[in-house]
Amino acid sequence: MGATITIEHAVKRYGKDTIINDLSLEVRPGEFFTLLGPSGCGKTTLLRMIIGFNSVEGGTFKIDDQVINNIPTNKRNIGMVFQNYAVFPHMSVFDNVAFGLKNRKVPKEEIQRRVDEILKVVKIDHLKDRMPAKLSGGQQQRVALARAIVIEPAILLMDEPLSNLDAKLRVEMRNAIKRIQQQIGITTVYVTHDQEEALAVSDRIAVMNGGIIQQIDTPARVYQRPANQFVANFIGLSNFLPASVSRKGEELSILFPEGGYRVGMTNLRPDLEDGTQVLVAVRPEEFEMRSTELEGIPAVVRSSIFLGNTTHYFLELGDGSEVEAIQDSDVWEIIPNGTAVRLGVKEKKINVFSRDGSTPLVVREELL
Ligand SMILES: Nc1ncnc2c1ncn2[C@@H]1O[C@H](COP(=O)(O)OP(=O)(O)OP(=O)(O)O)[C@@H](O)[C@H]1O
Repeated sequence: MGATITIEHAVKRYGKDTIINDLSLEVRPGEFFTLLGPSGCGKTTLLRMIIGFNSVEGGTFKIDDQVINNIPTNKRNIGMVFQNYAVFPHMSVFDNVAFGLKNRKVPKEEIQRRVDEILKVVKIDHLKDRMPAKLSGGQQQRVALARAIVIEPAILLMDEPLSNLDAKLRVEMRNAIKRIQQQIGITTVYVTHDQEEALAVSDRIAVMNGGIIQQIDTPARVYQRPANQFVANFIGLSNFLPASVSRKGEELSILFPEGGYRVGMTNLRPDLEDGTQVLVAVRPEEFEMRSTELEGIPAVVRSSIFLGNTTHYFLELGDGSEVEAIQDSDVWEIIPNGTAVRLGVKEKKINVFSRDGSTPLVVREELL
């Protein structure tokens, strides 16, 4: 089982610029924990603070119970895989992977055994005598991964390890990384700006923006119950519609101004007052396109894309704004451009925020 990483009140400054201010999180033993956020939000900076490549201007970094702020990188027992592989071009696959063990003066027979074993785990044992120039990108990344984990670190850090690979190989390698991580049970912190990759591999995801953690949660919760408008829009796609809360006694509903469409809600915060202005986040698959006799937000189909199983519709609302709806293709014939429809919403799935998008107003049920 891997180690626990605890970060308390971390601060990072480059000169006068504060990149991270008061960031705290805990990564559990054996967990696959992903830092996800747009370019420049501070993911790499935080990872480099964990390993000791960056100075720390405030706060405490701990591995299990040990404060590591002042422990040199090579004494932190952390393995790292970088975006650009960083394999040694003049060494064979075997020698690349054996490098860290030789440095640690591990006996020769043990090096042989451990390298052979790890090459089998990452499925490149048949390539052990090859030089890196004769390997594909995915194979080189496997060498980098094997080299990081062969020293049996307590923690594995990965910074965008798949970003140099083509789309198909990325999917193949992310599955391989997930499998290997589970097999060896090492606590892993993974940096990516690719939300699909984060959803696919992580036990938990920390969504970051501007050096601030927006939400730490399982992939399902981050997708289904985003903590604010930023997360709702960064993970997957959401349409945002202004609306208001309508209260009759204990019963709460959401009232969309257009078409007077009212949706009864059973999971809104019970203290909400009648007339509270809100922002409703509706994912494209959470719309139901209906005929105009039925209840819903009035909309007109402007264009559509048939994708086999589903059809994507782009619709214009009364105020001129555009929304996207995804429908199962077998429910409807493709609806022609110009058709007037009503948009219903799936009330259990949609999210409701304060009008400024900062505060969730849906009570988060246990999803799993
Ligand atoms: N050595 C440095 N000196 C000054 N500013 C830096 C330095 N390294 C990073 N920064 C700044 O810190 C901020 C965070 O950078 P960081 O590399 O951590 O972002 P990131 O989220 O990893 O982005 P990306 O996905 O593009 O790698 C950026 O605004 C960047 O310009």
